[in-house]
Amino acid sequence: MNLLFVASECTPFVKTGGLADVIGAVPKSLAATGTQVRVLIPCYPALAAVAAGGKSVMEFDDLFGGPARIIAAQADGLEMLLLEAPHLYDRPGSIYLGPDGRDWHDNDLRFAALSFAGAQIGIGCLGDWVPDVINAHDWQAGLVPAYLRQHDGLTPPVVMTIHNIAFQGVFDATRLSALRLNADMFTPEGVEYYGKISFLKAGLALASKITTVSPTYAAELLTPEFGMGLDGLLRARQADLHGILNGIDLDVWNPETDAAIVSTYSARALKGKAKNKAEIEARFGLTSGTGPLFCVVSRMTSQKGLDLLLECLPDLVGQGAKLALLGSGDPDLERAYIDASNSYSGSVGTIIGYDEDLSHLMQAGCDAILIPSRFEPCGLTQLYGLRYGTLPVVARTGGLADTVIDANEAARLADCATGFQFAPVTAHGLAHAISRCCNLYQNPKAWTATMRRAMRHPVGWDLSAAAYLDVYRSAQER
Ligand SMILES: Nc1ncnc2c1ncn2[C@@H]1O[C@H](COP(=O)(O)OP(=O)(O)O[C@H]2O[C@H](CO)[C@@H](O)[C@H](O)[C@H]2O)[C@@H](O)[C@H]1O
Repeated sequence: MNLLFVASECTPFVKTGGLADVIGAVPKSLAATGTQVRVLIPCYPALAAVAAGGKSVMEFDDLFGGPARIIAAQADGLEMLLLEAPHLYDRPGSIYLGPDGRDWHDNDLRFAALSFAGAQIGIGCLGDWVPDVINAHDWQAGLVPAYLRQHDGLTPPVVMTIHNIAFQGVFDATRLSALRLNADMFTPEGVEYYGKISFLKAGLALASKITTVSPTYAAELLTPEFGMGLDGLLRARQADLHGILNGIDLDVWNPETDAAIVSTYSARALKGKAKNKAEIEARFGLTSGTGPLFCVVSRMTSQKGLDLLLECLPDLVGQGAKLALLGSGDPDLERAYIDASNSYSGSVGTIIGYDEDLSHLMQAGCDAILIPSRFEPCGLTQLYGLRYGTLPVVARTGGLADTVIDANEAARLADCATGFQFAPVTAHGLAHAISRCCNLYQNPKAWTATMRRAMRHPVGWDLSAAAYLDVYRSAQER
């Protein structure tokens, strides 16, 4: 099967969050099933070197305001299709935000162009390679089925994947013609969304199948609380909605071989983990404590519940535990954690920024990872935590609920616990889970057994890749 992925980011080239990890990992797992995946993403400056080694395979005289072309290149085991459109993507800084910290003013055109190019490939404009199915990821690729709908000839089915429904790509209705959408697309069955245009809504309404990144999130999305305005549409399309759990790239995230960590280790030989811990303590200015060293590696937004953790810090520190936080986002939260590092000097350490290597070291060096998300479609950091024996302490929501086995009495008797879950998602609930984690830490034998179990828990892509393949096949049958 020929499969085209359309997405706005992809590891290891350009990443702001978990979407990139998934786009970089799934094609490799699908390759083992005989599926050829090509990944279409914008050619941001970070991809210039990859593009330089590639070959131009398609040209546009005017792609939403300027000339553009698609460059085919192989890099890091991936078949990339880079949409080179300097007027849209050749900009310094964030791929989504301008220097003022706000969305680029023309994000509608930038990602309409990505979707338009994806649709052009879908109708065979590359010539020798035509996708059997297109998998469009998140709102940035949401218009792919809209542009295909405007084409008269044969078109491939589209599978729309929701990584995070909070981002819906909503723009003013007056942008319709600038986005090259026909007037008859502006209907509740098309791109219209409460009087505006929503790219994600368009994708969900017009795709053959819809997937999201965990079974629990698939169920949550049908409720007003989690569906964020799209729950009605998703309920209507429930038969086509599939929750498929994310996996992780077991080669990139492997404590036995990870080049970004100080000392490698395995479930059998855990000794190396201590050296990584010492390095984290040094980097974050922490002293050794009697309790566990917790970490957070996260975008700092209200989704991630880090305001709840702030409330728990006196309790956490009072139990002899430590916290190392790496993240960036909401300026108020950033400031609050920097203040907390000063107030609890030696016990709480904060590094504001984005640092891929340090995120690996934190997974290797910490005892437990805190993920108090208010909603979490899947979450990847708890999966990295499992793989690195860094016990996840997670809110019972979305994919967090599907991937961590809570160390309650039953699970401990059955020897199957891999971490801690809490609900409701409140500061009180989180504090209780932190206490349970601190208690287990005081029992080294039980703690080590839980670590080893966590490290052996399957977190690869095998099962999920097969589930995606089933969805692609059923999309083809329609
Ligand atoms: N400051 C920092 N420095 C270095 N690395 C950092 C970092 N902050 C975050 N990261 C990394 O970014 C990724 C975050 O992925 P998540 O899946 O946890 O959340 P995200 O909300 O971005 O993804 C969305 O899409 C993914 C993919 O489907 C879903 O799992 C998730 O639930 C959904 O919200 C991880 O690889 C993490 O290590």
